Amino acid sequence: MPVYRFSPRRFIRQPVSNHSCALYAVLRLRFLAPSSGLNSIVWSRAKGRAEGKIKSPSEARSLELNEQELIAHGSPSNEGKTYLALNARGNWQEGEGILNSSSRSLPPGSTRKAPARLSAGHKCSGSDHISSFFLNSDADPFEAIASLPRRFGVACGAGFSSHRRRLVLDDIDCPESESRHRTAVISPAQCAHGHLAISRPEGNPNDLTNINAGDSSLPAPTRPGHFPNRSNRPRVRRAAAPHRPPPRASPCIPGYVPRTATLLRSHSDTRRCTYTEDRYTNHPQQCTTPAAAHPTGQARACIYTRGELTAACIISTQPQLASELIHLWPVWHVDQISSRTPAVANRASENDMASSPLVSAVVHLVTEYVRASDMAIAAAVLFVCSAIRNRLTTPPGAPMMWPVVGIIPSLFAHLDDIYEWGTAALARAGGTFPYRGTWGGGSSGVVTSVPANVEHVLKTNFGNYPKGPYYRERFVELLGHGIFNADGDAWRAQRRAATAEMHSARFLEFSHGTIDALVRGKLVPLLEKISDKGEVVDLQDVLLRFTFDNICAAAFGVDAGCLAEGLPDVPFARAFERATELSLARFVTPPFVWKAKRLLGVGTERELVEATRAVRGFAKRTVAERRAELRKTGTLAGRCDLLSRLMSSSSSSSDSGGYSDEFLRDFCISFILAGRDTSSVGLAWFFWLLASHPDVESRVLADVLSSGDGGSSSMDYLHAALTESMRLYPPVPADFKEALEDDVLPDGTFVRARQRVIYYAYAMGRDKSLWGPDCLEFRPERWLNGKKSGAFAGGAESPYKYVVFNAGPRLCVGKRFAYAQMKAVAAAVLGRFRVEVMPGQGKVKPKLNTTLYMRDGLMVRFARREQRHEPGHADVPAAGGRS
Ligand code: HEM
Repeated sequence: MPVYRFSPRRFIRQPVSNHSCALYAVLRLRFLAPSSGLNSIVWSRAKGRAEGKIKSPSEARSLELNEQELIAHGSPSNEGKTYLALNARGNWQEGEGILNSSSRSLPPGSTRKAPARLSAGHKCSGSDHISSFFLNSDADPFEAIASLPRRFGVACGAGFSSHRRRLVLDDIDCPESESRHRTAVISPAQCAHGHLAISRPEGNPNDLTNINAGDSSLPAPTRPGHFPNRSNRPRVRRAAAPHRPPPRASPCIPGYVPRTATLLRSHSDTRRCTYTEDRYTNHPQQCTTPAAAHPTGQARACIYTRGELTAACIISTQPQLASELIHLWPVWHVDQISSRTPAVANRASENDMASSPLVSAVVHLVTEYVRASDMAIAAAVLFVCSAIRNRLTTPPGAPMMWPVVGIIPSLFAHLDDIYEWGTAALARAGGTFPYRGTWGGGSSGVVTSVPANVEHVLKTNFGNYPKGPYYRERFVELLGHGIFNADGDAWRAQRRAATAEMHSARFLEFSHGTIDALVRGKLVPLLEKISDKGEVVDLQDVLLRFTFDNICAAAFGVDAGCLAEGLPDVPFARAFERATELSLARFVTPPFVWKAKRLLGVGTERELVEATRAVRGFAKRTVAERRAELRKTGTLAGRCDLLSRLMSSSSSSSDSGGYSDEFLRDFCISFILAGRDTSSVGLAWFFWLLASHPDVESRVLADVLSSGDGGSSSMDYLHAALTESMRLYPPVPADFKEALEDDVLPDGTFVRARQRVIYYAYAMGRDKSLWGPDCLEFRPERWLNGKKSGAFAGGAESPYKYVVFNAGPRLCVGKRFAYAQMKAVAAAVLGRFRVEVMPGQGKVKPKLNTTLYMRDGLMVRFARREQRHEPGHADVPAAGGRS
């Protein structure tokens, strides 16, 4: 028995693999194959004629036939080739459309209108079984099966795609001839114009040679219309089912390998059919649900459902039996059988569930509309359109915005040098370019390095550019509603409190004290030990520990203990770092991913919850303890840290209820986040630059040594060197604000509401137009006022050109504090040690982060200076009054 596998997509895939070029394959399939490679007869309903080319190895002929001729025509070159058609009454009529030497005349009553349906019949070598047929869009496959002539013993292998209007039966495994046959295609273009084509692929001329409807060995139908036609046959309706006897189930017939193409019918009203591939093999358990069997047991009918489709097939080794079964069990019973057969009924109900509009739309889309070639074409078109649009709408030199993934591929391609790449792209694009993240990622906006734009965002139109919900929702677990994460009144209240406290003489004195104590009491002794042992350490790590301890002391008045003997692992510091990292990871993760993870409490989101719990737990305990101390002693006068200052100021304020514990917690955590790594990272780059600029180092050293009054000297050159170092390596390399409403930037760039404006401090510091042709040089002198014998003149620079500390109303509150820290550490270290950057580290590279960490740290050795330079008197110089 012939075995069929019906898989149109294989027809597509094959050339793809052959040519390994999807686009080429698509073009070839779509445009070349039908015209150059197929034999076809096309019936035009409009013209009432059939036209076509018959190609055979020996001859190529064009034919123009009317129906009569089409049916009666004999072509020696096509001898033995048979095409079958359904007649106008809907019956399959043997001898219709025959193109063979026998030139059969029209059967009686065959003067008809154009055939409503055509079919192509093929048979395997040596067999007289018609193995496949095709239907046009009007054909109801179930009716068609029922109307098959008796001698078409096996009625399997039909398919129809309503969308493409193309029928393909591919790869018939024929056990009798042990060959594979490729069969016909009805090309979409022809069908779309109301034509039906019967065709076959070129290259397999032998496929059809044995088809011969006029084969005398086949029993001829007794009379036309021998099989039930539309008028005398029951319609395919559920209502008709009760007249029919219930089908008898039978086990699968052993020996069958029903890898059949099957007829399918949609449950929906559109009489849409599609194909499926029956994967059921010889295994009885996997057999399709038996729906009916011939009394002899030698033929059976099966139905099964898949998705919204019901499939039916009739299988028999003996055509006669199969044909009889067709009449015993008309296919219109399928619906009824489905409801009576439990297995099928269950599947049907599953299908009902699955056939929600969305699911069925997806199923429909995938099965009917999506092909590899379509995808290839779509991708190619999308790409080309996107490239054109990109070129038309973005400044020349701006990075490519890819379809779907936006700027992401470009970012990935430049992960290693992302800051340099961004700088170059901005320079090429004239200072501003638009960007877009992945679809569904919600990130889009513009990147700019134009000071006028920055000023507009940070000051002129400040009200339109808050931190925004995009930022807030990513940091809310860690920061709550702290100053760093707040907008509007909440931000204003904290800003007022922070400015008042941090700029108070008392806090300044306290902070200098804590810095000095930390430098002299912990940092210097630690470095001395390291130096004595000749150890190599990661300077960036040491500095991070320093600033973490320092900011904890300033904000909470507690010693975090990071610089303690042996550089221990401090859980609070570790948790803080982890919580920051994981919150930042949300910026580069599609929201639906991290939100789903958060909902389920899995992966990084679970880690984030644990880390923030540790951080917030620490803050909560500290605030509670301080509150208890205040209650107990009635005053916190002895303490000058921010927490104590805020707590006592609010408790003494009569008109306000004071700051809540939550406010205080959020406030302090924000401060730690803001100040824990920025200064240390700035210092690390500074030391690295000094190592390669000995002239600057000696001038800094001279400045430190000359500051000999223990505090009044401002150490202008050191101040300028630090400023210059942060110009080239800004600790916060880029920052952004989110537009509330549509806006136009001063350079004419349009910003849509909810888009972000990223201002790129890293690129701005390296912009020739802002800093001159030597912008890449480390030259602290550019910050000094020559006329005033080297005094720091940085204040003359526009803060919107040097946005290292932000600018406008949200200028960094800790700027003075940061300079104080940095200058104290730089002076103390440089006064005592030569910092030798270890060779072999390669190029020190920045890490992709919101803070410009060195990716692999900075490995150094400390060598004591031969003549120890103690700056000033006994004190480490205090930071001068520059800001
Ligand atoms: C070299 C060191 C530092 C640099 C480069 C720096 C830079 C910045 C930048 C760029 C911002 C704006 C952030 C934004 O709005 O998104 C900022 C804000 C802030 N910084 Fe700093 N910072 C440094 C050190 C510090 C220190 C040590 C502290 C704390 C003592 C601190 C406290 C703050 C606070 C509280 C804000 C929020 C201000 C607001 O939103 O109103 N910063 N800083």
